[in-house]
Amino acid sequence: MFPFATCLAATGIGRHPRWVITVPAQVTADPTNVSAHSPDVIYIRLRDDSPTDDRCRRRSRMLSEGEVVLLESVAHHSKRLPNGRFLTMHKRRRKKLTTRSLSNENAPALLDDIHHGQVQCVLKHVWKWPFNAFALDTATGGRSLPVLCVHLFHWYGLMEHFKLDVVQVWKLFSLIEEGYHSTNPYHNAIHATDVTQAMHCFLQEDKIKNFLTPLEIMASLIAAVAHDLDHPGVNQPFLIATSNHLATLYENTSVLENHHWRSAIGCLLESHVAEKLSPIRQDLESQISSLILATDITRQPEFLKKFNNYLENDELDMKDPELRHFILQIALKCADISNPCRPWDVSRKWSLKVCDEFFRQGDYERQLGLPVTDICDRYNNTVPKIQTVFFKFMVLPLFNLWHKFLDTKLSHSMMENLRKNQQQWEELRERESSDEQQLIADADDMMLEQENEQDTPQQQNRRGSLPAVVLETVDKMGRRHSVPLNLARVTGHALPCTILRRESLQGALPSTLLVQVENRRRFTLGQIPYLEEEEEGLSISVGSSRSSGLQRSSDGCGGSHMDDRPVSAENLIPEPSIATITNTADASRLCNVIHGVTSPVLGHQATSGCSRGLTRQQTFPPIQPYVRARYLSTGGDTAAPCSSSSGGTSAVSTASSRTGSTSSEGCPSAGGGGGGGHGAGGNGTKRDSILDTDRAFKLARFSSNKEKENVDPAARTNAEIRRNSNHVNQILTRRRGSAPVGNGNGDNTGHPTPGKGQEATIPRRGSVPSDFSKQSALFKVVATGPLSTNSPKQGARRSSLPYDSNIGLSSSPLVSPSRPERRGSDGSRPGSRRRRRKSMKRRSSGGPDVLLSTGQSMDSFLAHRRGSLPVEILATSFSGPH
Ligand SMILES: Nc1ncnc2c1ncn2[C@@H]1O[C@@H]2COP(=O)(O)O[C@H]2[C@H]1O
Ligand SMILES: [Zn+2]
Repeated sequence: MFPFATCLAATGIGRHPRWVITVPAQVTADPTNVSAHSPDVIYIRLRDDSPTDDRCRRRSRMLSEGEVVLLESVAHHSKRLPNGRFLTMHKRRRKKLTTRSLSNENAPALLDDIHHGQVQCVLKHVWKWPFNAFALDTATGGRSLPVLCVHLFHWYGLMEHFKLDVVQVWKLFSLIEEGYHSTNPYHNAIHATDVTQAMHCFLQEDKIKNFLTPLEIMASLIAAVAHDLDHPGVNQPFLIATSNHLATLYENTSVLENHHWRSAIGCLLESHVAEKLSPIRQDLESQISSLILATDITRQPEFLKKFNNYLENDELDMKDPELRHFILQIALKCADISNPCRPWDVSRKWSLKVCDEFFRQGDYERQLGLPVTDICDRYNNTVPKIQTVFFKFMVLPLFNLWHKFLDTKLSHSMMENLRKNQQQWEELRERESSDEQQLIADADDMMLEQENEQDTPQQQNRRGSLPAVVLETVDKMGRRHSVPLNLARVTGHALPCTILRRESLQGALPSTLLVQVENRRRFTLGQIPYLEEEEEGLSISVGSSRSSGLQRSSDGCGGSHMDDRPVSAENLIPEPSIATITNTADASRLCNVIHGVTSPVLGHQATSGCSRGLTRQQTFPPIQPYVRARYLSTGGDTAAPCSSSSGGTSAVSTASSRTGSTSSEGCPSAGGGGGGGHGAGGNGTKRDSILDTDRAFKLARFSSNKEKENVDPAARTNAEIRRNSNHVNQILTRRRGSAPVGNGNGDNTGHPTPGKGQEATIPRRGSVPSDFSKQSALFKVVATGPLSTNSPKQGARRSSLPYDSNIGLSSSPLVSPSRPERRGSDGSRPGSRRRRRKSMKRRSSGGPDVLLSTGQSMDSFLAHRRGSLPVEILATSFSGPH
C-alpha cells in the first residue's frame, strides 16, 4: 500500500525517469508503511539520470507493483509537478492537478501530492481562530480546499466511521475545489476553505461538539466547503435582472444557494462517495441542502428572530436533533460572514476581495446598461463605507447572538476582532471623507478663482452655447458630483461630467485642476494603509485609479468603446459560468426535469436513479468554449438527465456541440445566450475577436431587449435618437431606468406589495423583470423607500437621482455640514453663489454613507434609501438591529 503521507516532489522528469525514494536518515521503519500522521515524511523524488546512492537504489526495489503503476502514471501525465516553488493561485489552478490527471483506474490515486512541511505546519494550527486561509493556500500550491477537508475528515474519524475510500474523498474535494471559480476575487475556493475552517472551530465548541453525530459533522463540513460552489461572482438580483435561467429554475428564490447545494450533491455522486453512504445518504443530502440554503443572506432576519427567541426562552436543547440542526445552520451562517472577525490583516484582505467582486459586478451592470447596484458602484462607494455598513448591520447582529450562545474564549476573541476591525474601517472612512471634502473644497476654490478671473461675457456665452445633448446628459446623470474626482482618468464613464466642467471653464483650467486634484488625492490615498499593500491584481480603492480587468480592456470613453465589445452578459463575465446562461428555452426544459423529480423547496429529491442526472442539470454547458472542462462535462446531461456522463474529452466535445446549439438557439427570441463558438480562450482579448456579424447581431438583440425592458418608456424616443450617435448618452439613458419595479406606484406607505393585478399598472422601469419585485418583499420595501418622502415625480425618477434634487439641500439632515466655512482666496466670506455650488457638488451618493453619516434611525434610513443596494444588505438594514 502506498503510504498516504507520501510526498511526491518531482524535480524534473528526464527522458529516462527513475524512481528514487529518499528517506530521512533517522527513519528506520519500513518506508512503504508510514502512518499518515507520522512526523517522518518520506519524499519520493522523480529524477532524471542524476546519480543516486546505493541506499536509494535499494529502497527503490521495495516498491510494489501498484506503487510503480502510480508513479508511472504520474510521470506519464505530469510534465512538471509542484516542486516547492509556490505559484500564484491563478497560475497554480490552471495547472493540471496531479490527482485529476491520473486516468489509470488501476493506479492508486495520489492522495497527498502536497505534503510539505509548511502544509503540516498550517494544518497543525487549523483549529485556531487566527487562521489564514491564504497562507494555507500558498503552502498547498493553491489546493487548500482538498488538503484541509481531507485532513478534517481524517481528524474527525469520518473516514473510519463511514468506511470511506480516501481516494474517493480526495476526489470529492477536488471536484468541489474545481467547481469554484478561481477568477472570482472572493467567491473562490479559498473562501470555501476559510468558511470550512471557521465551521471546524465552531464544531469544536463544547456546547456543540458534545452533541454532534458523525453524520452531522460530515454534513456540516461538506455544506461549509460547498456552500458557494459554482458561484458566478454576481448576486441573485443580477441573475434575475439578466433573466438567467437559474433564476427561472428556482423561481427567483435562493437561486444561488439552490444551485450550490445541488452542485454539492453532484460532486458526492461523481466522486462515488455517495455510494459508500447509501444508508444515510438521504439524511445527509437533506442536511447539506438545508444548511446551504440557510446561508442565503436575505434570510438573515428570519434566522436572527428565531435565534433570539430560542436564546431568550432558553430553549436551545442540543439533545434535540432539530435544534441542533438549527444551531448548525447558524454556525454556518456565522462562518460564512466570519471574515470581519478574523485578525485585521486577514480580515482586511477579505474585505478588499469581496468589494472587488462587488465592483466588478457593478462594472458588468454598467456595461449592460443595468441599474448599477449601489454597493457595487465603484464610483459611488468605497471599501470603508461598505465595510462599516456590513459590519454594523450584518455581522454584529448575528455575532452578538452567537456570542451570547457560545460565550467562550473563541466567541470573545471573535467579538474583540470584530470591534477592532470595525474601528479600523470607521477611521479609514472618516479619513477618507475628510480628505475628500478637503479636496472638493480646494477644487472649488481653484475653480472659482479661475472663474472669477475669467468670467467674461464671452465665457457666459460659451457656456450657454453648450450642445444641448451634453447638458441633457449631465442632467440625466444627476450624480456627477459624487463621482470621485480622479474618475476622469479611470474610464470614460464620467467624461460627460468632466466635459461639462471643461466646457464651462476656460480650456487650460480643467486639466490643471484635475492634475492638481489627482496628485493631491493620490498622495492622500497613499496614506491609507489598505491601499498601500500590493494586492494581487486588486483594483479596488476609494476612487481607485485602477479598474477591473473589464475596464482595463475598455479604456477610454466607456460609451464609445461599447462599439468594440459585444454587449451581452455572457461577454462581460470573465469566466463562463452559470451567470452567463440566459437561454430560456434550455431553462424551461431544465425546469421540467428538475421539478419532475424533486420537491421545489428543499429539493429533498429521491436520491436514487435520476438524482445523478438531476444534479448534473445544475452545471450547464457553457456558452463559450473556454469554460473549464470539468463543467463542460455536465452539459451533455441536460438532454439526458438520467444518464451518467463521463468527464474528460468526450464530455468536452459533447458540451462543445451543445454550445454551438445553444448559440443557435439563442436567437432573438431566446433573449440572450449566444456567444458560443468564438474561438478558444478565456479573456477579454479572445472575446474581442468575436465576429463582427455576431457582434452586430448581439448588439441588435441587446438593443431590442433594452427597448422592451430597460428604458424608461418616457425616454425611449430620445434614447433611440441618441443610440446611434452617442453611446455615452445611450448608457446614461439606460441608467435612468435603474428604479426597482414598482417604484412609481405611488404607494407612500413604504411597504408596497403590488398584487398581481396591480403589476400591470406599475410603470416598468429598469431591466428588472417583473417577478423581481415579487420574490423579495424586503427588496421592495427598501427600494421604494424614497417614495415615502418624495413627490410622485421623484418617485418616477428612482433613487439614483441625486439626493439634493429630491429634497432641499439646506434642510437635508444627510448632507454633512462638517466642513468648516471656508474663505475665498481673497479672504472674503464665500458668497451665496459659491455656497450653492459647493452644496450641489457634494451630493450624497445615496449609498451607505447616507446611513452612516447621521446616526439616523432605521426608519429614516429606509425612507431616504435608494433602492439599488443588493438585497442582502438591505434585508438586514431593514431588519434593523436585533
Ligand atoms: N467583508 C464583507 N463585506 C461586505 N460583504 C461581505 C463581506 N463578507 C461577506 N460579505 C457578503 O455576505 C455574503 C454572505 O454570503 P456569500 O458568501 O454568498 O456572499 C457574501 C458577501 O456578499
Ligand atoms: Zn460564502
